[in-house]
Amino acid sequence: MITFEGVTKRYPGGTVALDDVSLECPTGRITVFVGTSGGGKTTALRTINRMVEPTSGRVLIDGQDVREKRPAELRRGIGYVIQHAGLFPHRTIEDNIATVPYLLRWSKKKARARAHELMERVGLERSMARRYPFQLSGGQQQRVGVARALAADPPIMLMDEPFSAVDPVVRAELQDEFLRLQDELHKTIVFVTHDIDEAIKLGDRIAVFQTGGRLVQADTPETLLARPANDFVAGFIGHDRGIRRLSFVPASSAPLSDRDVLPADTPAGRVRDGGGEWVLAVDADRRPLGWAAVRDLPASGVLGDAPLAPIGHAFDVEGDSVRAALDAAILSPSGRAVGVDAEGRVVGIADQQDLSTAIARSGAAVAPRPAADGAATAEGAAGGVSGGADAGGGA
Ligand SMILES: Nc1ncnc2c1ncn2[C@@H]1O[C@H](COP(=O)(O)OP(=O)(O)OP(=O)(O)O)[C@@H](O)[C@H]1O
Repeated sequence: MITFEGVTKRYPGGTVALDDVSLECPTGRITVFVGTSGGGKTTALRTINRMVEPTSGRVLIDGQDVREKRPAELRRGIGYVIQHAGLFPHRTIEDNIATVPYLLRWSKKKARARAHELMERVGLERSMARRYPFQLSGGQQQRVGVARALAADPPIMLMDEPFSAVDPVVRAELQDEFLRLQDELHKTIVFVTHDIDEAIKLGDRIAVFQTGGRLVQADTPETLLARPANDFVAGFIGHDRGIRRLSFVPASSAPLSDRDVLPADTPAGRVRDGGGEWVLAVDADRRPLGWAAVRDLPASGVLGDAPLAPIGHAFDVEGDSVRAALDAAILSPSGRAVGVDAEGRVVGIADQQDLSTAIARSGAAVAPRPAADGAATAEGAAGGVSGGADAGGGA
């Protein structure tokens, strides 16, 4: 656990980069610092490895003040990744990754073996080991940066906008792989970004900094979206926070119906007599074949003979969120989403009303704002910063 206790950083000239910040970053979890430019995120991150010394207050790692260790010793247990990777241009990829093992006086053979193992871990081909940084793409360089930070297997990783310098597609890939890696490694990670989507995707907890180095809220993504502590946080999350919150409501909570799910060999006449606007034709294994408009059905023959409209995306009843199901319903010709199991067999279908029911049940449709008076807002913010009921929780 990394603990900030009343940390203030005031620079000569009077700039307050951090203003009495108290915060906990749980062990084995990802804590993301977000907020306005100049809000103190990088400064806060750097107080952890003593690149910045606070004017007052303390930073503790597992209860020990970071000032009790010499910076070099402290940093051996803390990986550090920055934007643009910050690689040594004149060193090969393998030697960049092996930087810390060399400092720790590992043999060249052992250090390089570790570098090669890490290259594989972060998705880099071994053939790149002897290249130089300029011979790699921006995304590949960031992977090298992550591998280098992991080289001595530090329990803590500090990451300062590590994925900001690459295009959105590569960035999403890097984020996904980073989450996969964290699933295996369980590092204590502090991650700075100014992108709220990245924060929600990666963070077990999110700390929001406002201009003047003030921490205004620290909570799980769900709580942050549900109960922003003040108008600044609400504005920072954006007007579509209601939609974002649906990502945390499981699709399994939506009521599903199979009344209009029919085998393709059902006589068309019988379907027509049954009324309704659309039916979903399925094969003998209940895999979806497509939507049939009931009014277009022939009087004779079977359902499968009718023109079938593609279902587009089905949602996974067990693994997807209501947001994915709603998206599927909106894009479906019938206005209904098809829910499937892990094998792709139809479990049932949900219309937008069914999904609204699930949303209402989850409480996600109700976003209580703090009371209008200032005292209540400040109380909400303080509750969030001190950890609140769900400290250490997360998706
Ligand atoms: N060495 C320094 N000397 C003086 N002021 C500094 C120094 N480093 C940072 N600051 C100031 O402290 C404040 C916080 O800076 P910091 O880099 O921590 O913000 P940030 O939230 O990380 O911003 P960004 O998102 O733009 O990177 C800013 O006003 C910055 O100008």
